[in-house]
Amino acid sequence: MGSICSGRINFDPVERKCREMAYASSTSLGVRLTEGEGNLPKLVLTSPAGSEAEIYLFGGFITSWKVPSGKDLLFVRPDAVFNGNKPISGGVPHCFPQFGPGPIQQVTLNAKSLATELTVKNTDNKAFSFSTTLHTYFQASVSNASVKGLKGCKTLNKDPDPKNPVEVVTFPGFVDCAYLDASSELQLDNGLGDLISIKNTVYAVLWNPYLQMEACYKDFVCVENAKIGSVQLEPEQTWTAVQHLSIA
Ligand SMILES: O=P(O)(O)OC[C@H]1O[C@@H](O)[C@H](O)[C@@H](O)[C@@H]1O
Repeated sequence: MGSICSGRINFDPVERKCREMAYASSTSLGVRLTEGEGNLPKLVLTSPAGSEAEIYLFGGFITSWKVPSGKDLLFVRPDAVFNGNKPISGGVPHCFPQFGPGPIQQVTLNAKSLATELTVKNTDNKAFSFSTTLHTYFQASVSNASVKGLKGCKTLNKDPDPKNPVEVVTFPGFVDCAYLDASSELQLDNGLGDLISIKNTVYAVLWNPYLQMEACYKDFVCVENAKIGSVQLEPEQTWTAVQHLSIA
């Protein structure tokens, strides 16, 4: 379940199973179960190279990804609530709208990368469909941040609605825009000196709330990896989505 240079953990939404797997892996893989905000159980993955990731068992939220320099590339909003009921606003939440057939998420940490693999299996005896998003919040200096890889994409009618997205898309104010058929690799310049590659994008959503969140909008951008429109799964079929984040 891992190699010498990575920490990896699989978990499903059933917390008990996750705890068992975390304990089982703790000696060899740099996986530690600890108590996070709001006394919620949290896994800490570490790699020998010094990178670290924190994952709440509640919802599988990844709230921190520190690269070996110690810099955290993810952002958690100051108004995030850790009460085990409300989604945690920040990090890498995965939005999976329906209850029932549950997603399983696998997180793999290496020296300079963080990969998530979301698997959805239809365990029912009839077909069902869904949309899903990885709603990643990145630390950023919003006035200097930009995204490459969206040139020429069609956009959904959100805000702003560029008719023909340019090579380098910036965040000049309120931004909430979906880009269809984005290239499979986007490059985020977080404006803080880091170039982050986001691989396996299907559709991208860029979001910054600007003055709607005056206290924090300058410090993050969301670059989301989405499957908009439905995935149809027949009984027993599975669907897997992988997102690979890395720095040079
Ligand atoms: O649920 P959160 O983390 O507050 O994010 C909300 C935002 O999420 C974005 O994905 C949507 O495009 C926005 O329209 C929405 O406002």
